[in-house]
Amino acid sequence: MEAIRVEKVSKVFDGAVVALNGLNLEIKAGELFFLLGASGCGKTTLLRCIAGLETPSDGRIFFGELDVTKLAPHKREAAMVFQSYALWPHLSVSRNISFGLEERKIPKAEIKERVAEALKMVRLEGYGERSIDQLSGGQQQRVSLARALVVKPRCLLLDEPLSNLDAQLRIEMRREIRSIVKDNGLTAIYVTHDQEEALAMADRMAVLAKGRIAQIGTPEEIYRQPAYSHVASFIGETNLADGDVMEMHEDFCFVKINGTALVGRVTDKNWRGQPGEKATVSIRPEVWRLHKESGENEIAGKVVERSYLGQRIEYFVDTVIGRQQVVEMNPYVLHSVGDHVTLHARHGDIVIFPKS
Ligand SMILES: Nc1ncnc2c1ncn2[C@@H]1O[C@H](COP(=O)(O)OP(=O)(O)OP(=O)(O)O)[C@@H](O)[C@H]1O
Repeated sequence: MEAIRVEKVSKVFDGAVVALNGLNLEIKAGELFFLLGASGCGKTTLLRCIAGLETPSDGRIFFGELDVTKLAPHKREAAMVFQSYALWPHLSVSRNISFGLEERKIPKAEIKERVAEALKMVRLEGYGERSIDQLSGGQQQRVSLARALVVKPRCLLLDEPLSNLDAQLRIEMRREIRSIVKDNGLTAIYVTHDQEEALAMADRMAVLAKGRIAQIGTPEEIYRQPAYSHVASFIGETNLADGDVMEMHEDFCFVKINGTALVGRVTDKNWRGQPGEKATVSIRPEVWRLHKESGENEIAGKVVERSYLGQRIEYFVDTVIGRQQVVEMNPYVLHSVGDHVTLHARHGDIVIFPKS
């Protein structure tokens, strides 16, 4: 178990494409850490720099106190698990797992012991002699995890490991991978496009933008206290609207949008918005209520679309601040298209940022 520290790492491809731009990051020992962000923001490049498959153009990477920036990949003892399992279909499960150890000239008896241990870790005891093509997709992904774990890595790097699996299996494997990482005290970095996967599994996560960290925090912090509008809209769904600052208080603020005043929390502690300054308001669909609760943030609207989704109902409501997506769980009253409604939201649930 090792902490990982990335210090001012940049990576420029072909002298022109800036994939990483002076990025700093500290991952704690034993943490399951997620990297998220729009396509091209640098997630895979960062993971590959940590693995040693790319060399940073600038900056340093540490595993614990060891500077690994110039260390060859196999000397870093970082194991990587890919989206494509990269298994040999004609070889047995055991051979697939033991291959890396055979290459390292580990004695046969020890290999046998370590393969058995790795199979146990991924709950595939008794599958050693099967060939890969006799396994399900989820079992194959567990073999690729076992192959990574058998070398006793200092850290585990996962690049979209579940994206080839069907939806149900993906959800089951989330728990499996998390418990494998936690039970074995591994430090793991996980890249995904699936924000729900990240919210469900991560100890902490970072949202990257343009080769830097935009925000870092626990899933709850990132979802409930996004510091920028692009983080709010990237993780989960949200209604964004632009307006002008009316009044700024210690950690909340009033904003006027098309003549309507809204009050919400300010998550960027460094922002002291001046009256008249442009601001963006973010309201999650589940934050809007269709019944009166606190009297704060009331807006009249008209239902223009409704989808009944079993456990929840989703509306689109036209209001003076724009079309709002509204989600209600277990609704008390069902509204129809054309109904006039009033939306309500508590000020603690609305987030306000400086307009970017
Ligand atoms: N080998 C390479 N040569 C040139 N440019 C590259 C190379 N690898 C990545 N890039 C560029 O670097 C930037 C970051 O790419 P990277 O693959 O790290 O992004 P990503 O966040 O993982 O994207 P995705 O979510 O689409 O996988 C992109 O602009 C990409 O085109």
